Amino acid sequence: MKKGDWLLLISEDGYKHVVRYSGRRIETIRGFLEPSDLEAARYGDVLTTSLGHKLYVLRPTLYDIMPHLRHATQVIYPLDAEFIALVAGIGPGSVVVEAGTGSGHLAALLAWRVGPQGVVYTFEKRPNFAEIAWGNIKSLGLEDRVELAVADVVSHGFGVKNADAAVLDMGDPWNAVGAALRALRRGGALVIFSTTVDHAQKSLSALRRAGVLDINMAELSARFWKISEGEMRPETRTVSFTGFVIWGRSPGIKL
Ligand SMILES: C[S@@+](CC[C@H](N)C(=O)[O-])C[C@H]1O[C@@H](n2cnc3c(N)ncnc32)[C@H](O)[C@@H]1O
Repeated sequence: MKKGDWLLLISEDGYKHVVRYSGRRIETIRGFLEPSDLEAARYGDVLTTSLGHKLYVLRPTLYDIMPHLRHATQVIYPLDAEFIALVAGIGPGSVVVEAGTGSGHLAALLAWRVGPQGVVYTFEKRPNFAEIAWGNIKSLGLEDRVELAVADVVSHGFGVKNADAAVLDMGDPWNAVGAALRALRRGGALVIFSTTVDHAQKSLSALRRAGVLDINMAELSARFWKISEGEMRPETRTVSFTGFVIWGRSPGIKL
């Protein structure tokens, strides 16, 4: 392992600790792991802590890491983020525009999806949020496929043409629909994430006014289960609502 690597430390009885290796000793409730042991280890190895517990050192997935990134704003849940990527057809090589960057969680997932041949142009109007988002994106090694600009997309637009997808997760996305359509190629996907019914209605009206094709809306939820033997049941604490994903396809520039 080297400084900056993300680690998933996991025991056979289900204890889990996600951490970014800083070059210093890692403290867990199962004991310490010393830098000399960590630096000699590779993903897949099993290390013994100062208290004699065995911990597997695995490479965490983005899903494991996302809750451990910095939060400066409300952030997208991984389920919504993946669904957004799916309905927008975002995959290897896609060119995506996104606003607002917020804490960069959605930008990170989209960057992961577009791969090294794609690019995510993400826009955030508040410099302090942009700085935190950039730190998150860099901590994941995704900075080569993300262009982050501090700008207000309602007043300045995206300055990009022929994007494959535009994603809006911001307070007033209905005011950025024109800018998003100007950034998209004909047929490109426009996705809005709205957290209230009132905002969803305003977004839907803006999409209809702009002639967006094939408009859809969905809300997603996942019910996690406790799977201890002899005690199988849904988890009692759960996130029951995150927001509405609204999406459609650009008819080409009419505005
Ligand atoms: C809910 S957060 C986005 C969270 C982000 N999707 C994530 O997963 O980390 C909304 C962000 O949009 C930004 N924003 C709002 N209006 C904007 C605009 N007109 N242009 C650029 N950013 C904007 C806000 O400053 C805020 O950081």
